[in-house]
Amino acid sequence: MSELLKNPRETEKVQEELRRVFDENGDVDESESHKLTYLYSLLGCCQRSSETAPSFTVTYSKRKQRKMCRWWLHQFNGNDFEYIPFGAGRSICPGISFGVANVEFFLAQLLFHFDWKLPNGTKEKGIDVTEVFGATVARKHDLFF
Ligand code: HEM
Repeated sequence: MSELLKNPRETEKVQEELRRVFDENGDVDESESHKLTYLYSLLGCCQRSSETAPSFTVTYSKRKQRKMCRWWLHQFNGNDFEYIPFGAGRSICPGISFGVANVEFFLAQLLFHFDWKLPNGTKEKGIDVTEVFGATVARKHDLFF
C-alpha cells in the first residue's frame, strides 16, 4: 500500500486492470484472478524490495552453523536465490498459498472499490517508508489515509 501511494501511476494501472477484469462481476473474487498479471507483477516487485519476514536462513556445515542474511541473498542475480520472500529449501514457508491469496485478495478488493488519496496535501515523496525489524518487518510509522 505504501509503494502504491508513492506511485500513483502504478495504482491507476492496477486499478484499470482490476476494474476491467471484474467490471461485469461488480466485485473481486477468485474466478478471474489468473488475468491479474499487472497486480501479480507489482506484488512480486514489492516482495522483492520490501521483505515481510526478515528471518535468517540458517545453513549448516560440518563444524559450525552459519547464518546467511536473506536480504543480502536478494542481491544475487541469475541463481535460484534471487527471489525468496518465502525462504527456500527445507524451511521454506509452508503457508505460501494461504499467505499470497490473502495479500492479493485484500489488496485487490481495496483497489477495486476505492480510489486512494493522500491526506492533507501530503506529497508522494513525503511518505515515510522507514521499516522496523522484528519477527516480521513493519512500518515504523502508521500509514494514514
Ligand atoms: C505473505 C505471507 C507470508 C510470508 C511473506 C511468509 C514468509 C515466510 C518466511 C520468509 C519464512 C522463513 C523461511 C526460511 O526460514 O527459509 C516462513 C516460515 C514459515 N511460515 Fe510463512 N510467510 C507467510 C505466510 C504464512 C502463513 C499464512 C502461514 C501459516 C498458515 C505460514 C507459516 C509458516 C511456518 C510454519 C514457517 C516455518 C517453516 C519451517 O521453519 O519449517 N506463513 N514464512
